[in-house]
Amino acid sequence: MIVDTLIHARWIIPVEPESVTLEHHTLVIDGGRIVDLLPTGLARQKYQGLATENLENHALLPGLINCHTHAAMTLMRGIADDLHLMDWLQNHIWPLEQKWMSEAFVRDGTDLAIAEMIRGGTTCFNDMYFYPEVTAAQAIQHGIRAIVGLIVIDFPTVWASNTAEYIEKGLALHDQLRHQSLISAAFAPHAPYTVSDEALQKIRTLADELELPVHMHLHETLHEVEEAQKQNGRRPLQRLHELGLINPSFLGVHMTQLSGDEISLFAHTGAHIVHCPESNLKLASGFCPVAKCLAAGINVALGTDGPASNNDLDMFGEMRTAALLGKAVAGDASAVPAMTALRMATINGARALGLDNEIGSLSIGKSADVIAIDLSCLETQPLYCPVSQIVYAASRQQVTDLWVAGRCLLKQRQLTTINTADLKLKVAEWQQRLAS
Ligand SMILES: CSC[C@H]1O[C@@H](n2cnc3c(O)ncnc32)[C@H](O)[C@@H]1O
Ligand SMILES: [Zn+2]
Repeated sequence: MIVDTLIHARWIIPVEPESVTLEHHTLVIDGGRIVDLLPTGLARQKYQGLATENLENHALLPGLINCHTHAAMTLMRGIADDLHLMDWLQNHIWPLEQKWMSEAFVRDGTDLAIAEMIRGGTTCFNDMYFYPEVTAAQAIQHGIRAIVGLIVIDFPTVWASNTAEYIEKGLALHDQLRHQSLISAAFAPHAPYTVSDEALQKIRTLADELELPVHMHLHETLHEVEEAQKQNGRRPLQRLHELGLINPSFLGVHMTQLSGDEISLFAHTGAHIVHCPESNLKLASGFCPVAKCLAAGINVALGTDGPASNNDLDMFGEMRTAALLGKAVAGDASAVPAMTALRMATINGARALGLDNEIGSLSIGKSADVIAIDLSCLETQPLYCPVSQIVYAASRQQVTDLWVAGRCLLKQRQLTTINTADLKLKVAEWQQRLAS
């Protein structure tokens, strides 16, 4: 039988079923989907690929899913380091955004982010930033999967001047994206301290009607929770729950402050947590009690946050940090094992975004969002367990090839849809402007 692509691989880690590592197997792709997964000997008898890859030193995995980004903030990477969240945001990042935000900023910053993400094994990102229509256009142009945030924030910006305009523009974008197979939208109210009850009520109604996820920073720091308690006598999570937002469509980003009751609330409502360990460490925001959340049955996904608070979009780094920090916070070396960290970066992300029928594992019928990692280099030898090497020892530079819906976006470490020389020139121009 003739199919689009055959990938013969030394190892295949499908993620579902959990803890399975297949050796000398072949992934069969046709029409952008995984149509078979079988021993290589059989695959050679049964299929002929229009394209064939022989990856003798590689592990194939589902593409990584970054569940919280501000992609275009790549252009501010390293511009304001070593600060606490509110100082960083109010005295550095927001003034820079006020001065420089434009469609061109988001276009070039997002291109840089997409190039970095593809080279690092990310096939899908869930974004929250200005000009989401530009983020969507760049993702479409470069072939990566994205969920763009229909942002709402209670102050005027160059993108919209009031809540009604944010929502109106967001709905228009959602409508425009209806026929896109790789791009969809989520509501993205910024945070409890920047969005009013009225706006959140409206968002909840629309999200229910349109069946869209709601993606929001929540309980990022102790300061956020204490200020809310002083101002309205409730913790932000309680306020959002009373507004009806905490449900299976809700992604709470950060969640470093969680009482036992709040963990139970998340577990019972089916809301998801997006853990961003490196941003939390760098901004000294606090620690999400990941092991307790997982034990309670909460779906915990992973995100990098923006590249101005991390300072990269490296999901390999994020998996490793999540595993290490999870153990330290739990005081238990068996907490957040390697396979759990890998699931957080794949199937848990897909579940949080409501896309687990489509992506998150190498399962027959799902979209062919796939990455290949070369495990033959010295740094990942000897190799007792591929999952251990991938989470604890490998780096993103070992990602050699990447496909989204069967389309190859990275071939032997070369981007197939982005001109890196042009991109570097544009980024250098932004550096000069922002530094001036
Ligand atoms: C409304 S667009 C998104 C908005 O969020 C800002 N931002 C980036 N990182 C964080 C963070 O960790 N917590 C809160 N807000 C953040 C970004 O600069 C944009 O203004
Ligand atoms: Zn963020």
